[in-house]
Amino acid sequence: MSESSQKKTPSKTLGIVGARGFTGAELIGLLANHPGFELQYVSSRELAGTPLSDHIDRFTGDLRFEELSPEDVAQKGADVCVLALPNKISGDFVAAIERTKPDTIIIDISADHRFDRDWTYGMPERFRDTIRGATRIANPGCYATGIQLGLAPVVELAIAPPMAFGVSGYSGAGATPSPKNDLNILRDNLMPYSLTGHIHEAEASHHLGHRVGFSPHVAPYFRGITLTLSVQLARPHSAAQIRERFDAFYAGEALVEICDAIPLVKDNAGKHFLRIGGIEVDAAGERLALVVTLDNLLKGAATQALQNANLACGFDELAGINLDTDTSEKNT
Ligand SMILES: NC(=O)C1=CN([C@@H]2O[C@H](COP(=O)(O)OP(=O)(O)OC[C@H]3O[C@@H](n4cnc5c(N)ncnc54)[C@H](OP(=O)(O)O)[C@@H]3O)[C@@H](O)[C@H]2O)C=CC1
Ligand SMILES: CC(=O)N[C@@H](CCC(=O)OP(=O)(O)O)C(=O)O
Repeated sequence: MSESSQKKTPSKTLGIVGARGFTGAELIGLLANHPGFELQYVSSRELAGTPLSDHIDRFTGDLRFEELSPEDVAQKGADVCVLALPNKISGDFVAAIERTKPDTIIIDISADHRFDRDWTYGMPERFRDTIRGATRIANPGCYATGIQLGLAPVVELAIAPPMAFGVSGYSGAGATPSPKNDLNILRDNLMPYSLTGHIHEAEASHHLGHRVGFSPHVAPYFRGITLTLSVQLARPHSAAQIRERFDAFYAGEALVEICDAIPLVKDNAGKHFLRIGGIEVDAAGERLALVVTLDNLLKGAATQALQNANLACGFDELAGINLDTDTSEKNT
């Protein structure tokens, strides 16, 4: 179905806190084509008073950005509240909602609740059944999504912690100026950081139930992540045997594509799905290497948040997620 032909008869309201940021902007774009969600509020301190349509091409309504305190957000009483804030800021918003309207579905895009046993970890391809009907959902990290989906079918074969070499576009560092999104530093460059102990190393290890190693880098392109994963196998396998595992594990999954070739990050930009390819084993059949690509702002953030919101509200998981088009906001 084309985006324009999707009939909009909203039955649930949704608000976004931290809507000026890159992930919030992507989600607003997706909601413009959603048949069941009405965007009720968008918060930003910096853009307060500005019409949303000035900022997001695909949004056509009258809504304006508002500066909203945690209490203001709770009072709005939307069915779903998406927190797209930097890490360590969500607490006051969650507390205010719990005081005023605890049945609100909260989807936290930050890392604040990804290790919290009282929250549901929102990775549909691994934990779909627990997300249906959940009210507190921690959206996974962008690299952590790629690492987990790239390793889940083979992690039980590993004899040592699998290693992930990751490269992200600079949108991964958010819209607030930092060395990791400073093009004067990034131009003709690749910046390694957090070579051990990145939070997504802990997140992927925790949710895979298996230790992994991860070293991230940021590159001078805007969007997309490429991960090269390396797994020492307990016993020899052929590349064909490994491929069969991936095909079986992801059979029927609309947002995971397995390909023969090594996927390229630029081919995944603006796309909802994650690609896994280039599956190779060494001559001894004991070291497996493969490549995962995803758009950090889509499957790594907004698309996954929308899958989760859909599942939590009982909508079709892919409502508002059009697989045929490049739906990204033009925010480069
Ligand atoms: N970028 C990415 O690829 C991904 C990011 N994430 C996570 O998603 C979250 C949002 O990321 P991203 O969109 O990149 O971030 P940005 O830095 O681009 O945006 C952050 C948003 O939060 C608002 N904000 C900042 N500080 C406060 C505060 N103290 N109180 C209220 N609002 C505040 C900002 O708006 P204003 O200042 O106008 O109020 C802005 O709208 C982060 O936790 C990030 O780690 C997760 C997956 C991928
Ligand atoms: C390039 C870059 O800086 N990327 C971010 C990942 C963004 C993300 O998913 O972060 P959270 O887990 O904090 O939500 C980082 O490494 O922190």
